[in-house]
Amino acid sequence: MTEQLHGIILDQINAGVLVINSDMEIDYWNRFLQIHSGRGNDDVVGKSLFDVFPELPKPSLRRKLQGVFLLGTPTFSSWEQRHHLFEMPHSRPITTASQHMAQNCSFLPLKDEMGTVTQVCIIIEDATDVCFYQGELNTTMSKLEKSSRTDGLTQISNRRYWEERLSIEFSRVVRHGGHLSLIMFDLDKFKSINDVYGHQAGDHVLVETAKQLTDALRTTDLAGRYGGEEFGIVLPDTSLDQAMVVAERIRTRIADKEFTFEEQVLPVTISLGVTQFDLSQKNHEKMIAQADSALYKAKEGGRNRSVKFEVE
Ligand SMILES: Nc1nc2c(ncn2[C@@H]2O[C@H](COP(=O)(O)OP(=O)(O)OP(=O)(O)O)[C@@H](O)[C@H]2O)c(=O)[nH]1
Repeated sequence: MTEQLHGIILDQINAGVLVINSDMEIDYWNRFLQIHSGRGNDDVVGKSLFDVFPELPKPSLRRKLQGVFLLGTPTFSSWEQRHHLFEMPHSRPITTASQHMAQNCSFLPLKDEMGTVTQVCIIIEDATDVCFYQGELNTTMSKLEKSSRTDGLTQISNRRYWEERLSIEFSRVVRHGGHLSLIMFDLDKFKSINDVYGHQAGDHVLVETAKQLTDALRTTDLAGRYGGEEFGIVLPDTSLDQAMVVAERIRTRIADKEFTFEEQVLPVTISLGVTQFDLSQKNHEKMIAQADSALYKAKEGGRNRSVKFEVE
C-alpha cells in the first residue's frame, strides 16, 4: 500500500526525481523526467548519470554528490547560481531568454539502517516561471531607477540626481583632494523664444541643447537640468582653467548650431558661470551659488559668454 502510494506520488509530482547510487548510476527516475528529458527507460535506469546526461558539469557535480555520500547532509543548487543542470526544454507558454528549463535542484542523502548513505535523491524543480518573472522585475526596476534620475523632457539627469552626484564629488575632493569644477548655464532670452515661436519651440531648444551637452562632454562629466532653462555640469578632476575651456567649447557649439523649429531659425545662445572647488566652500550648494553668481555676471556683461567666479 505504502509503496503503491509512493509510486503514485512520485509519478504525479510536478518535479523530477532521480535516485543514484554511490557508483553514480541511476537507480530510479520518475515520470516527470521521462516526459521532459525525452529519453527512454532502458537508456536511463542502471546507466551512469554522466553518460545519460552528458551536459552535466561532471567535475563539480561529482564533487557535490561525493560530499552528500560522505557527509550525509543535503545540498542544493539554485537557478540563480546556475540556470539549469539538466538540459530539458521548458513547457511554459512564455518567452524566456533560455529555451531550457530553469531549475532548483536538491541533493538529499538516502541512508540505510546503519546510517550509511547508499543513494542520493536528486529533486529537480522547474523554476522557469520564477526565473522569468525575476528577469522582468529586474528590467522594470532598472527602467524605474533610470527614470527616477532622468529629466522627462531632455533625457539628461534631473536636478535631484545631478545635485546628489555633485555632492558626492564634493565629498570626494574634500576627503581625497584634487580638482572639481562646476559650470552652470542658462539659455539667453529664453522667454522671448517661447513668446515669439511658441512653447513647443522652447521645448525643442531645451532638448537640442541637452543633446549638444551629451555629445560635447566626457563620460565622467555629468550634465543635468537644474531648473526650467538652467543646466549644470559637474566636471570631476578638472581645474578652473580647464573648465573654462569646456565652457567656451559648449558656448560656441550652441552659438554656431542652427536651431530650427518648423522651418524657422531660432536665435539660441547661452551664458555660463564657472567655479572650482576650494577649501573655503562649506558644501556643494556654495559651489552652485558661486557658479550662479558668475552666470549672473555673464548675463550682465551682455550674454553669450563664459565668466569665471572671482571673490570680490
Ligand atoms: N518651453 C519651455 N520653457 C520653459 C521651460 N522651463 C522654463 N521655461 C521658460 O523659460 C523662461 C525663462 O525666462 P527668464 O527667467 O525671464 O530668462 P530669459 O528669458 O532666458 O532671460 P535671460 O536669462 O536674462 O537671458 C520662462 O519664460 C519660462 O517659462 C520648459 O520646460 N519649456
